Amino acid sequence: MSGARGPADGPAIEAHGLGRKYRRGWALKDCSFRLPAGRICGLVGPNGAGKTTLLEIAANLLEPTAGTLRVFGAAPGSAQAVRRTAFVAQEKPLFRRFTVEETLRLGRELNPGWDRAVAEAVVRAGDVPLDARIGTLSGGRRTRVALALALGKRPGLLLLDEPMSDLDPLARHELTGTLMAEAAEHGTTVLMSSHLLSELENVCDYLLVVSSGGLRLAGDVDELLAAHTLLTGARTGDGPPPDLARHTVVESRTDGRQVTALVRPDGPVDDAWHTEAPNLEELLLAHLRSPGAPPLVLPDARVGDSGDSGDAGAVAA
Ligand SMILES: Nc1ncnc2c1ncn2[C@@H]1O[C@H](COP(=O)(O)OP(=O)(O)OP(=O)(O)O)[C@@H](O)[C@H]1O
Repeated sequence: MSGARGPADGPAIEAHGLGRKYRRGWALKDCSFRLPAGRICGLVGPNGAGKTTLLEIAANLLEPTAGTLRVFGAAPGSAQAVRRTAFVAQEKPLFRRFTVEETLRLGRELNPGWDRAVAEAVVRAGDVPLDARIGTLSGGRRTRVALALALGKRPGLLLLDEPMSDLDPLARHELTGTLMAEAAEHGTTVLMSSHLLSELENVCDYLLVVSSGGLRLAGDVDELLAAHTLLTGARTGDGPPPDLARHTVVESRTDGRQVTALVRPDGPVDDAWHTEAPNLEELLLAHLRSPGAPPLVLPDARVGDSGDSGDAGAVAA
């Protein structure tokens, strides 16, 4: 049976006040969000922001210190969630002495809903020899085998931790296409961390941005973009023009006499400004450069009342 679920089945992930603390502090803190089923979600944030921590909690590799996370309504460690979730970790922990063929056979034996055709197609597309031992493969080819194993499981939720970082551009393009086609065909929800901001634009329709363990942005990509405007104008005095203050300013930069700002407009923008819609990379870079900007969690990504930290409603501009 396929683990994929449709959007009508409720959220793929729901987190309430989720936190993970280490001796040196919180890796993830008070995270509340909902990832609707069937979305391809980019998980973005600087090094050490808490992305792997979040993915590992969802994959049942790590226990939260605070709060809860549910996968299709079930605890990550439950048989139901385990069957529906696949995780490709940064280190791709495959058995190095196994051949590719033996690895795929193991996938088949461990997963009742195994899709041999899709797993073999992913491996073949990269010209990976079936009789090669995993330990002799390049990092990129090991990634391909790990993705083949994950896709062969036909998961409802696919968790990917920087999956494409060691692939060459052609392989990245080809595997991204495969991933999206699989997700579209089977309604798979994908949550993938990535630092490749420009490539996320063509892949993701949903976004979670974390920084210093906290959630900064969450929601549908088009709605998040529509909530922001890029302003360019001439500096008139010592600071930016006064009417900027009525908007929520994510980032404001001055270069000579020119001011550029990314804002969440609160009402009409003064005609003195040149306005533009930001692209996804501009939106993300501004938020990464300004981790102190007010968070924005769109209604679709907010959790219900129970256990909610309560600030999601307050932060929506
Ligand atoms: N086992 C651990 N013991 C102590 N601290 C840890 C442990 N694992 C993670 N951390 C800390 O938790 C924070 C979040 O780490 P995490 O790996 O989740 O970040 P990340 O966003 O995935 O980073 P990157 O982009 O570099 O992969 C970091 O400050 C990290 O040092």
